Amino acid sequence: MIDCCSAPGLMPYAQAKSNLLNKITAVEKQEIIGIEDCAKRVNAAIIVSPINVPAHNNSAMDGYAFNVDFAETPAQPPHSYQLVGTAMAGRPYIGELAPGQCIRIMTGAVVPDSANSVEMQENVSVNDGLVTLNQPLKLNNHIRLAGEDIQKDQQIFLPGHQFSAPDIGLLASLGIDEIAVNRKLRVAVFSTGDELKSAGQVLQTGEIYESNRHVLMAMLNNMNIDVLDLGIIPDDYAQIKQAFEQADQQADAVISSGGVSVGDADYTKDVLEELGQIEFWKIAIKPGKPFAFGTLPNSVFFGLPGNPVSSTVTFHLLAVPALIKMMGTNYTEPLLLPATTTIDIQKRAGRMDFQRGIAQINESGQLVVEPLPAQGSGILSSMSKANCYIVLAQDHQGCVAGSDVSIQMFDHILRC
Ligand SMILES: Nc1nc2c(c(=O)[nH]1)N[C@H]1C(S)=C(S)[C@@H](COP(=O)(O)OP(=O)(O)OC[C@H]3O[C@@H](n4cnc5c(N)ncnc54)[C@H](O)[C@@H]3O)O[C@H]1N2
Ligand code: MOO
Repeated sequence: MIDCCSAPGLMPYAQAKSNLLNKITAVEKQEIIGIEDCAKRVNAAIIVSPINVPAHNNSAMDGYAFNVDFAETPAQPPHSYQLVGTAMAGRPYIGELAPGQCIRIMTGAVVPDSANSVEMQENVSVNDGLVTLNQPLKLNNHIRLAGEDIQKDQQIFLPGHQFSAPDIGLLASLGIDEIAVNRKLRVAVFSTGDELKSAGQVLQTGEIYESNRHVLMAMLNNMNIDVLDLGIIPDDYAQIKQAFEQADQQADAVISSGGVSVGDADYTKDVLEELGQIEFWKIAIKPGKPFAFGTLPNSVFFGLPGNPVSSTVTFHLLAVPALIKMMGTNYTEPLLLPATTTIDIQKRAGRMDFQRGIAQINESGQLVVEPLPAQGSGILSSMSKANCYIVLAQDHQGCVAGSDVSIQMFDHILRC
């Protein structure tokens, strides 16, 4: 009997990913954009802070700001201070506090240089223009010091940083409204297969509705990449070649699904070989074995297998790291989390397996994962129900319920 899952001839995943990343270079062009558009974009210049944050000493509480003479104030309270004014956020107190004086102050209001402690209003009593405390004041209590978060001229973001939503807030808080970023990636996507039809078309026997392209485009949109949708291409050498040529002229990367195996209508590799170069084909992963990677005159090419789960898995495992590097940001491995499987896991040695699972925290607070019962590479519903991969090493031979396994959350792979 032939062992269809044995590793010979298949490249280990780590080697495939490293070979692929070695062929990838970052886009070179840059553009200036408003910060409202910079989520997931990659920074192209060193950004330094034009100001201190906070800009002034300010109060962390609604209460009173005191000028305490710590050398003179008796050790034991009560202590009373003369109330001489008010500071509101955006409306500072103009004047100087003498020792023994205080002002009413609101959260965010400037603490005058002549005040050295703030107390919240719940801890004081106010009578006849006197503010009395029953506990000693501490130096700089409840005062947010100028520059304690960020100092003027401090480097905030380096080139290669990918902006998150809080980063946009940080830029706004520094008064920065435009930044230089790497230009967006453009990725062309097409699916191959005579059997593939679009929604709205009536299916004849043997035909199916095409789905891979939709999954891929959604994931690319999620990564803030511009997509060139080249649609469904029939299993016809000339038409596939034409799609390749158009994609290569217009995009940084080309992603196709289907036609990378050994069937009579699997033309993808042949076209890639004619127009460019196959860097490698076939990897020791399950699903996704027939993945092909190559280079075209102007772009790089990812040939994903047609099975819907294989197409998504190979996008996650091989296209995402490459696209992240092309954007000009550092690729870091998605976190591998330790979890306990709730049921037995079936696996044969030979390929690294990325089984679909549902991870959750159980009643005991433990991270557990349940592999979905249908692990076939055509079962797209398993991918839709799952929230993680159970990552099983090439030589893993299955394990029983209660065993420790490693998982990778989908959200973390796409970094969103
Ligand atoms: N003799 C062998 N046959 C196969 C092997 C092998 O090693 N030897 N490998 C198998 C594995 S593993 C995979 S994965 C598939 C991949 O084949 P292709 O990339 O050539 O994909 P297709 O044959 O075109 O399609 C496979 C399957 O997926 C459906 N499909 C294709 N495209 C789409 C799409 N865009 N949306 C939804 N579904 C799609 C297609 O109808 C087929 O059912 O090869 C095995 N065979
Ligand atoms: O490796 Mo294939 O991708 O089993 O379906």
